[in-house]
Amino acid sequence: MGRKIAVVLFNLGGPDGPDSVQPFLRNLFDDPAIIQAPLPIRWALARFISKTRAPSAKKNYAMMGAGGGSPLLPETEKQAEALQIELAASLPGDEVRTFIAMRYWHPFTRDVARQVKDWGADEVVLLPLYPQFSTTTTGSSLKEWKKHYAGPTRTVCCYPFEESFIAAHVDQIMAAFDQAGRPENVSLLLSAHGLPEKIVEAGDPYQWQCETLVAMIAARVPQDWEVVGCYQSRVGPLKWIGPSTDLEVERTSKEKRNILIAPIAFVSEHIETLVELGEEYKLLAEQHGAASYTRVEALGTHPGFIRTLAGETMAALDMNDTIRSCAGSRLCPTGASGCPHADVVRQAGRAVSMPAA
Ligand SMILES: C=CC1=C(C)c2cc3[nH]c(cc4nc(cc5[nH]c(cc1n2)c(C)c5CCC(=O)O)C(CCC(=O)O)=C4C)c(C)c3C=C
Ligand SMILES: [Fe+2]
Ligand SMILES: [Fe+2]
Repeated sequence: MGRKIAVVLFNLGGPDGPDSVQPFLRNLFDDPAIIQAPLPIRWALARFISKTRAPSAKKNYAMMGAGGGSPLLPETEKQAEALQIELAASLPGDEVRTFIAMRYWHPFTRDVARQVKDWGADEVVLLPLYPQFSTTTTGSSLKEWKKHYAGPTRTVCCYPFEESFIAAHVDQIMAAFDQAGRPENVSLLLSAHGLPEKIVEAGDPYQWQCETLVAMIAARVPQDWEVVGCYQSRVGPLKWIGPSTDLEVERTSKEKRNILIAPIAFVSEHIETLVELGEEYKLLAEQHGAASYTRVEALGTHPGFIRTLAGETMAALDMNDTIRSCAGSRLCPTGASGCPHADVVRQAGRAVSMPAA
């Protein structure tokens, strides 16, 4: 008899309407992975920040035509469905079901943990929809899962350098280049969500994984393009990693370049791609005289990306260990040494700096 395999997709979650914006933000800022303050202070900060941020956030959510909420869940549902079909074809003797576990809004991780248990899964694969590992995203979801699910699991840490993942990015970028009329003088801005510097200093592998991915993509696009990795969506008073996407948009616009801008840490469309990259930075580019500005779509259900997710799931099911590691980083949840991606990283092409493990 075949196995019952649950594949749990982790993502951040987004409000499902205007009334959920503030409580969603409160859940986010109440996470110790996001605000490292002791409980009564963090709780008070979360209440205060969510209240003050909600009005402007609501306006941004209203711009996406999703009833004042985020399209993140419906977009993630499409990915979950495509992955389930792909895995069912690869594992014909087994029963595979994908679940979506969001960190800060419905479907909450705790409720999904209960559903997986009630379904009676024989195997549980935890698969983050974050290609790079960060304590603020995958780390936080893993902690939350472990609070609510006691059984054995197999965990995918991250997949920032997988061949099919990189190829899918290059494919989306070249499609946007065609759409822009294949201009000269291209600046390709590869934009990831930023992080406070102190989180990286504490050992978070996110930044070097983003930067290595940038080098790997740069090696595969036309060599006369300028390719820049940059970070968006800064929140709060702390110093964040850079360069910041808005300053790079400004600089390349003043140089009258044709800008292609692609998200590399978000794998579906939501507020940070549709509003920030699609509207805010576009306006900035126009104001500063860019020759053109073209947004590259997030990977969504790109067949190459779904193959990446299926490949990670299959590899996790095949391994003897319980965690499929990116390793090579102090904060890898495995604590394992030796990065299975090391060779790929070395072959990346353009200059790549590897951090000390
Ligand atoms: C305050 C600090 C934040 C850190 C650090 C952070 C890291 C981080 N986030 C994503 C992916 C997503 N973030 C989303 C929304 C979102 N994130 C923050 C704050 C931090 N994120 C806020 C305040 C919000 C809410 C939107 C806003 O008010 O600006 C989302 C969901 C988007 C949606 O449509 O709802 C995603 C996805 C990554 C990958 C990351 C670090 C690696
Ligand atoms: Fe975020
Ligand atoms: Fe890892």
